[in-house]
Amino acid sequence: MKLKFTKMHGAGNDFVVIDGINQHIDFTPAQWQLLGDRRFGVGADQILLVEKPTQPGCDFRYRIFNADGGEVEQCGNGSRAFVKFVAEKGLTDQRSITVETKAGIIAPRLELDGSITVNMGAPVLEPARVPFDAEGLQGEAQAQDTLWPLLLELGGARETVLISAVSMGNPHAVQIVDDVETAPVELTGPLIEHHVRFPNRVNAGFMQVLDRQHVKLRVFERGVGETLACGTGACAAAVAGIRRGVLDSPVRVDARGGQLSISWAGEGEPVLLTGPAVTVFEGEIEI
Ligand SMILES: N[C@@H](CCC[C@H](N)C(=O)O)C(=O)O
Repeated sequence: MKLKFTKMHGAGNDFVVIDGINQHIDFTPAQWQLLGDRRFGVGADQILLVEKPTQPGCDFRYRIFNADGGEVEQCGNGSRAFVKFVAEKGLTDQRSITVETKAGIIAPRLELDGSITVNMGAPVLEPARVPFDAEGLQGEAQAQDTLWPLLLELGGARETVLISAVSMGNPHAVQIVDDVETAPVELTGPLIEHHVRFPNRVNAGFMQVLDRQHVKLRVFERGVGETLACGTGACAAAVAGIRRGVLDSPVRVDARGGQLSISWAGEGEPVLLTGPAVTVFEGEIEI
């Protein structure tokens, strides 16, 4: 079939966005992978599929596929691209929409100045629901039992890093580092992603605290590798830093591809993610 798509990005985290309402889409993991492939396909960190909702009260269903072809629960930067896409394609005339995802309902809003804020819902901090296997580990009291020692095996060497386990619908392991530029993201990112204590794998965040409302962040994403920005990763990092007592809301997050802003009022409250979404080009591919 000839597939129509739109290439978009949010702070450099890039997407192939597909209208699955006016096109019949039933792809295999290999086809999702091909769309994400930067040499043989279009190229993207994630492929986002817009569908009709299955739940009452929702405007759309939002499905997310990582570049490795796997379907995942949530994507923060993608949700901003999503609301811009449905507006630009005339699929809705509402600026605030309610969107069904694998991880629950989110509410993105397209502001008149073009910025987008998304209510990402409340973070999940109970280890079993991240999911993170904390069995037999001693948590640190300062983060109310969500700061954990994670043992990494690097060849013959062993190293323990302290991580916060946070779910924003998708799982994140956030650690604080002295300098994100020299942090071993490429080396330890894959070890954390596939760590046995994360049964669904995990996104690995490396955060440098600049001041109480400003951090730098790099994320080695599950199913992709390092991306230029990760929206849910930024939410998880801000939540982890606030719970550890080193950050205050709102937090400005500098990623390699741009800036995001995160607000969180604390336990049980939703996380608000603000940032850009940009349309790059429209295309068609035989698939
Ligand atoms: N880039 C995303 C996260 C996409 C999904 C992630 N790789 C996962 O597997 O959970 C974001 O902006 O949140």
